[in-house]
Amino acid sequence: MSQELLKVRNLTTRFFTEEGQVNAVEGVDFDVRDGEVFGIVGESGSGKSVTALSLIDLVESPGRIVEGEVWYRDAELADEHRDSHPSAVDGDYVDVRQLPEATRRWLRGPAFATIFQDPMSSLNPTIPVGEQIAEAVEVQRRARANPRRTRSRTQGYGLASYFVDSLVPSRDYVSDESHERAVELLDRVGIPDPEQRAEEYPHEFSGGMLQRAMVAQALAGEPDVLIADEPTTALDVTIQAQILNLLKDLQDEEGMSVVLITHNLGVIARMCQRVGVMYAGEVVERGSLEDVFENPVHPYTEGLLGSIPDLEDPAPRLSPIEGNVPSLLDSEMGEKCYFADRCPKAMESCLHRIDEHDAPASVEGVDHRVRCVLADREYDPAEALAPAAAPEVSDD
Ligand SMILES: Nc1ncnc2c1ncn2[C@@H]1O[C@H](COP(=O)(O)OP(=O)(O)OP(=O)(O)O)[C@@H](O)[C@H]1O
Ligand code: NI
Repeated sequence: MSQELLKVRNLTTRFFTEEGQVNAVEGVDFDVRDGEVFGIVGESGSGKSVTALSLIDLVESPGRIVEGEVWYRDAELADEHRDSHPSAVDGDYVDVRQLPEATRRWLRGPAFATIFQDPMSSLNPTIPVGEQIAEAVEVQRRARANPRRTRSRTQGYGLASYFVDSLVPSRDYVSDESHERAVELLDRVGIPDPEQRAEEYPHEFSGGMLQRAMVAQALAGEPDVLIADEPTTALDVTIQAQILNLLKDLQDEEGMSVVLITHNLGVIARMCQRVGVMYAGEVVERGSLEDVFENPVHPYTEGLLGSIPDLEDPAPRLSPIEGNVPSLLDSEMGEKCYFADRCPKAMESCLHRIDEHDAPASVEGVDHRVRCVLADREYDPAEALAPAAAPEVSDD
């Protein structure tokens, strides 16, 4: 079995808004293994994007990661920080959150890269596409040439973060080598006539081609983990399939791990080896695709999949579950299972906070974890809270 590349533990991110504290990501645990696609699925507002931003430390004010660890396997980085930051190192793993700011920034690119739904959030409309990718290559080159060891111990902010942070007039500093690499990357992501296309501006690209360009830009740093947040949602079905195939190929060939966020169950079924289901800021069920999709334990997962989960269906959508996604305002969340109000199997034991459990022995796969009392006990209609869901109780 492949090893964990990322181990996310108790990740907790909140927004401190005028309306109050929003518990967007609450005590989230999951692992991402070498060379796998890990899917995060859930309804709108369940905390998927904030989880992704938290992984790469890009949560913006009024949001803040208040707790948790993001363990990333990098033996070299672990050795570098073992003495200076002992609590941030565990074997070959470093807790990215405890590393110095400059190192964390440095990791964006060679360790973590992101692609989003909207390529224009990553590409500047006023600069030719090839040049932007070349710029990303150049930044990574310079960062690599300038060992982070010295940087992180001496200045706090090194040359690399200087280049990442400043809007350097790119023409002046992108080398021919980086430009060549950019053309190679455009070719790699399936853009025809890459040499020519490199000179064009984003508006001259179609939606699918732009998405490919964004993937090329993300690949510039040869990342270990690609975080893709709804990368194909805005595209039509054919283009969507092409981009997903591209991601799958890249993941196979480059051995990259991918964290894929989507609310399309078809995309999850097609792409992922393992999956985490999010609800109201929590991961309510996680495990292999088969465990979670074929033997779901959490009624929310069951609800999402509908009564007959069919992995062969090309585009199964989330089936609507009655009721609304709960408010994530701390003052309104209460101390019970967040799904209890909508849950057809809610019982009295659901009226307090539920920890993550192993799935029951009857359905247990490897590392199949569930945040539901049903992991530990059978559903008992006599204890049902939701009258509509309770079958008739006999008199005796
Ligand atoms: N800048 C912000 N300020 C306040 N609350 C925020 C902010 N960004 C996100 N949130 C809240 O965090 C929660 C989780 O949002 P998130 O964007 O992670 O959901 P999501 O699962 O990605 O949804 P979608 O499928 O619609 O993208 C939501 O309740 C949202 O309102
Ligand atoms: Ni989102």
